[in-house]
Amino acid sequence: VVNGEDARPHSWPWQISLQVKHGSRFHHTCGGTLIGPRWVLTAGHCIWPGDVYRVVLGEHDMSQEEGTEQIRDVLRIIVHPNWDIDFVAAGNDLALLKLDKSPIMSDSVGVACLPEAGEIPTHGTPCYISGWGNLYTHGPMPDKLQQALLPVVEHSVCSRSDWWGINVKSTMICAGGDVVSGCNGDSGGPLNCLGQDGRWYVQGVTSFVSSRVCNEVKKPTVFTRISAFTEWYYNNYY
Ligand SMILES: CC(C)C[C@H](NC(=O)C(F)(F)F)C(=O)N[C@@H](C)C(=O)Nc1ccc(C(F)(F)F)cc1
Repeated sequence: VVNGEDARPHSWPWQISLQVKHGSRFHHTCGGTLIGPRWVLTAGHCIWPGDVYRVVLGEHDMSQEEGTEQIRDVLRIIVHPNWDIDFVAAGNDLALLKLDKSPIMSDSVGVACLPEAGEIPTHGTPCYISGWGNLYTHGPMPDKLQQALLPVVEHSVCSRSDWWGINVKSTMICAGGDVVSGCNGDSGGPLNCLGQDGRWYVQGVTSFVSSRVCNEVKKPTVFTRISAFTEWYYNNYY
């Protein structure tokens, strides 16, 4: 997250760290959202065939053992059938991970609220991105979970030719801009938006930023719009 701040610990209790095994060690590769006791939603581009993953829940500071962390193995991975790394602009950048067993729910670990099918966050809805992604392009990863208030950019603006043009689809949400943005390593994490009922809903899954600079002018962070995929994840999660 570029130009964000340390999140208050565990204020986004559905935020997980997806970690990939390299040699004998695991390291953070993507964010994700706990959407059910044994199910995590992340980005399709986070998954590489043959890699071994684990999920860390209740994490805040990656450099400390805080006693709230819970580690789970990934039993099954379901990447959206229409996700294709060679056609990022087509969208469908989602994957479902089934955990070996449910984490213990607590103040630090909880299931996210998801939007109704088809719900579009209105312009001006406060939405926070959260993640352990780079603090700036080619910059370091933070130890503590970061967050930033990203203004939602409506599709009519985001799809202008000098913005994302035809690369942004109606199954995506644009948010942020040239000051605050997501950055590499935030992939798969949540876009947390305030609902009318005063609860926070996860409306997006962090998908892409400019390949030149994370917080590029007229290239807001692009999220997969979860409300466009309710059918898919309900059919797959059982
Ligand atoms: C691996 C990528 C598919 C996703 C990767 N995502 C991220 O770094 C994050 F954290 F913002 F989600 C990214 O944006 N990486 C940059 C370096 C990139 O490739 N961006 C990018 C790729 C394709 C397009 C498109 F859709 F226009 F083709 C736009 C941006």
